[in-house]
Amino acid sequence: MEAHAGANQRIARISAHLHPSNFQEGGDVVIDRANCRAKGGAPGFKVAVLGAAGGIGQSLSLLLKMNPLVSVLHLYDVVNTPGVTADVSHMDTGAVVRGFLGQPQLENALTGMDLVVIPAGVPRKPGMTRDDLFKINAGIVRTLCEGIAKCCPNAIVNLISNPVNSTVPIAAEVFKKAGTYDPKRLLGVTALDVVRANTFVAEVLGVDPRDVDVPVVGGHAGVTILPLLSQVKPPSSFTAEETEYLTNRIQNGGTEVVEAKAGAGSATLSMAYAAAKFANSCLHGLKGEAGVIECAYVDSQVTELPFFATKVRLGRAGAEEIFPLGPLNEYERIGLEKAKRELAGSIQKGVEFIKK
Ligand SMILES: NC(=O)c1ccc[n+]([C@@H]2O[C@H](COP(=O)([O-])OP(=O)(O)OC[C@H]3O[C@@H](n4cnc5c(N)ncnc54)[C@H](O)[C@@H]3O)[C@@H](O)[C@H]2O)c1
Ligand SMILES: O=C(O)C[C@H](O)C(=O)O
Repeated sequence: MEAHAGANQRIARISAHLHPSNFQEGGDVVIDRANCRAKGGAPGFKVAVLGAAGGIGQSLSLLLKMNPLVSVLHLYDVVNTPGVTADVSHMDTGAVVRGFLGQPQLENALTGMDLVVIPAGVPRKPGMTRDDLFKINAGIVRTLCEGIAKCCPNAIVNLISNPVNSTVPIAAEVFKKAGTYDPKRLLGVTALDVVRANTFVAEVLGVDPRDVDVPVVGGHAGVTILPLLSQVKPPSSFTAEETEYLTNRIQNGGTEVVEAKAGAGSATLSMAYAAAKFANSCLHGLKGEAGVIECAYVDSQVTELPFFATKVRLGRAGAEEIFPLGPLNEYERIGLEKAKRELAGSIQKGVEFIKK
């Protein structure tokens, strides 16, 4: 009888916590930890998605809920997290899902996280550059990073919000101001450029994209996206026309999607896939696995610029090793100079946004 009453109370508590009214701004944490399956210390990492109700955020949350390395998944947004959380939480996979709505719940969303993935912010419409998003997204990234500095300063941060070339320097300045900056733990997500490059190169070569590896360096906008086709694995040669076609298509992959969506946003599904793949690599690195290599936009000394995307080795501390560019051909050397010129301005803009 008593056991029955206890079970009923447990069920009542869980139901109450899942009710949308519990997500209102200023509300408490929505799930009582005492009722949480993770209380016994289920093995795995605690991951937060900031911007979880958005186009990227929803699919990314779904993919992270399927990742066996994730034991707790926190979904934060300024709108619509109750619905997304209820929906994702019904998946019969291991991660416990908790939802957080609005700025007053940001700290609870972040506390104790090992990895924070940020796809929060506005996307492009046709005719816009990524830099046109700076005005709105810079402030969003600043606020979220202030929360990270306060609540989970040791978390690895995967920053997706555009313009990545500027938002990563913004995040670095926020962390420096807070005294929590560890360059190894801040990673700008350029994984979609690699995903696209692998796909487009595989199409040209007539092979399976899963067998192709294209390093993409520089940054994440237009000419700053520099695919190193001379370093493609398996080793392949391309005609001048193929090199021109592939470089243009990879550099303009985002615009291709923005135009096809005709005002309804930018890449969300392929981005969620790329972000989930990248987050998975970060978690494997956190586990201490050897040989986890990805391209990412990081604090770097590979060039004279303070931030640059190259291959990095992911480990317990984040980006533990940053690989040099390797030998470039003439076409790539010219591309590198163009990329650096544009990147320098974008980095400066991000740094000044916080320093001013
Ligand atoms: N790095 C990349 O390769 C890459 C690829 C695709 C998109 N993006 C960028 O990712 C961002 C998100 O794109 P999307 O298509 O998901 O946009 P979206 O509008 O569908 O979703 C963004 C979400 O962010 C939320 N949000 C806004 N302000 C917030 C705040 N202060 N705190 C928390 N959440 C907040 C919104 O409510 C929304 O749910 C854009 O800036 C886009 O340009 C980057
Ligand atoms: O192109 C965009 O605006 C979104 C993103 O950066 C992308 O590359 O798809």
